[in-house]
Amino acid sequence: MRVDVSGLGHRFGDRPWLFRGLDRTLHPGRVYALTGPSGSGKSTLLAILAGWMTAREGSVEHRHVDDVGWVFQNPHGTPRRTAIDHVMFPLLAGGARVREAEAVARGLLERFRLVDVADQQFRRLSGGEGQRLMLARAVAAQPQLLLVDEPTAQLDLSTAREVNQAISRLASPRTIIVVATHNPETRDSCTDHVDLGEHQDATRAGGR
Ligand SMILES: Nc1ncnc2c1ncn2[C@@H]1O[C@H](COP(=O)(O)OP(=O)(O)OP(=O)(O)O)[C@@H](O)[C@H]1O
Repeated sequence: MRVDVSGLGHRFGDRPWLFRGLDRTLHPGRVYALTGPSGSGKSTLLAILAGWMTAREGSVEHRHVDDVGWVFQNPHGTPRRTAIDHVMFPLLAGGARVREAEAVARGLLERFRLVDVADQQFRRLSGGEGQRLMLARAVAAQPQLLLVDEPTAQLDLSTAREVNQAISRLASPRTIIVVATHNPETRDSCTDHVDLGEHQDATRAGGR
């Protein structure tokens, strides 16, 4: 399983190229920080990796990657459901029995330091807890490709730090993970780095 990105470039209409010449193979077990200045095309690249958009040049080949999960900037949960319910749902949907799902969900809550709020309703969680819960739920769903868009954008410094610690525990052997971020600490919590800033320079050098 892998994603092969080759010669990838994108621009909207006849606006300047956002990035060009991006070559990379993405592997499971790794967490790729996707960085670059605001407007450099990080969210656009996530959409291209997901298959939602087609790049103007180059290719993205999904090799044995069929399902894609997302974690967005703002945590979205069911207000009156408990934290553990959120993590159990994808496991139950995948065919696990209740007891098994609960055991796996508790393990994930431990990994993301959420055991103390396992039985708390989603609406009572703090912003950082909610975001860590979204990461735990995404891991429970075991997508082959997991795309995380600016997970600390809405958070204050200390809450962002908690989420970054969760990012450093995100790697999963069966999932390729890409995290778009502005935050240098989030970048440092990942195992690998793709810098779109470098591919803007190539754009300027390469012209249109
Ligand atoms: N559908 C679209 N049509 C035209 N322009 C677009 C479209 N979507 C995004 N853009 C522009 O493309 C550029 C890159 O946007 P994108 O959201 O991918 O950047 P980003 O690196 O994720 O930015 P930020 O870090 O600020 O979130 C921006 O200038 C944006 O306005």
